Amino acid sequence: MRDTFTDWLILAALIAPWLGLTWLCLRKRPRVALGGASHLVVYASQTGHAQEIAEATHAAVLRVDPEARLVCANRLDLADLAGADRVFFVVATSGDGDAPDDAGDLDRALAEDDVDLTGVQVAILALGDRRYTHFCAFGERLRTWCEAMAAEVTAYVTVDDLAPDDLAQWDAVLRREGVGGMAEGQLDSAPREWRIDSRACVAGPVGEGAQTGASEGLFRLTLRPEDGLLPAWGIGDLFELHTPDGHLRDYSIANRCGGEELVLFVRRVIDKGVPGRGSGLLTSLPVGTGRVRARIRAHAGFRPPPGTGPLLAIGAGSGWAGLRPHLLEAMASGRACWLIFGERGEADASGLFGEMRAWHEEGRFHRLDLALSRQDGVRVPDILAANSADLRDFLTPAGAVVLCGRLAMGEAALAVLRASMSEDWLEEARHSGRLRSDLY
Ligand SMILES: Cc1cc2nc3c(=O)[nH]c(=O)nc-3n(C[C@H](O)[C@H](O)[C@H](O)COP(=O)(O)O)c2cc1C
Repeated sequence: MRDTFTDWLILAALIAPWLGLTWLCLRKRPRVALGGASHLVVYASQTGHAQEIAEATHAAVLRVDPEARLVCANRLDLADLAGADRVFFVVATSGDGDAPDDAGDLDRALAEDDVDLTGVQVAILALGDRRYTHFCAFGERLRTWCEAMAAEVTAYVTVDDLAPDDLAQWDAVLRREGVGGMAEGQLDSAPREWRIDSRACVAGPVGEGAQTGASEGLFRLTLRPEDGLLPAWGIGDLFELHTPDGHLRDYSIANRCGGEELVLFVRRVIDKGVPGRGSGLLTSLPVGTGRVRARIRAHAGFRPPPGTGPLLAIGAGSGWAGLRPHLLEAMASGRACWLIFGERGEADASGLFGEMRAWHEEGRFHRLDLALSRQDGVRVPDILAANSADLRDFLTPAGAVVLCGRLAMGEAALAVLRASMSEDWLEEARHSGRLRSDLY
């Protein structure tokens, strides 16, 4: 006679495979053929290129899956990722090998979370620039994680400084994967011809240096489209210059839409005696007849912070271009504005400071602090550090921050802000869009 224990063993042996099979079926929806599969396109973008390419990728994927979803990395639910059949990631690297601001949560998840991606096909387009030490570091972290989570990584394409040949590889991946190439015309309007109407050196070398163009200087330019029609743009948007040798260079548009012209502030960059590809062109072409090809590119990550609370604007040098339309908008809507701004010295930057001082004297600023690094040895982070109590009074509870300029200045400023306001405040402000930065 069999004992009860043996009965249980036999029963368990019979049930176990059935339970296992059921679990497998429930855990993942069965994979379906192309056309019925579920697709996700996920982007992580600091200055908008990855988002734009993801939108074009999404437009292509929609042709095979009308339900395909386009998601910003921070809004990506890992359960959705595990439940998808195919995922297309388009991710930039920012900072010093960091994830863009809109992908901080995903980057943390890569470090901390496990999710079973068995059966999920993943293609990754990583945008970066080989001039940075950690080329496509975020894309690389994403790939490593996907592989560790057992996803099938079907393609990993890196793009150096938006090189057209690299982007063509992504197009080839999409065709190979059966979703077709990126929709023609999806990457927004073609560039048009712009005429340089005026140019003045507002900071940096004056006199001989600026005239011969042998050394740096910050220039204010006004431009108009050759066809006379000024296109619309939003605050934070970029003027994307297409150089004759096929490179793209972004410049913050420094005025609000609606006037007669488009304003840029361009630092003339000289590297080993060679003027920068874009800045060299903009600062040397003849005024009145000089023409460049460019288009306006949306920069969703640097739109005005929501709300009506006070606005702290922090920047230095050419960062003025990014801050200026934010301040114009904030002053027009009655927000209290505090500007903390850095340049080398007073003597050679009067053209730049004139406007800031005038706004302050007219009572349109709550406060203006200038950090003159070569003249007084004071930098932007020093001003922030010396005023932490005032910062807390100004920014609590509903204040917002816009930050624009070189990466090193921006990171140092953020570190002081973090110490003054707390890590939680900074994280919450970033999440809610009350902290916006455009660093380069
Ligand atoms: C402030 C800044 C930091 C960057 N850091 C890196 C980096 O560490 N590694 C890299 O490969 N590319 C880096 N890049 C280059 C960007 O990844 C590249 O320009 C990309 O096309 C930007 O895409 P996005 O417009 O979607 O943000 C950096 C760009 C900027 C402006």
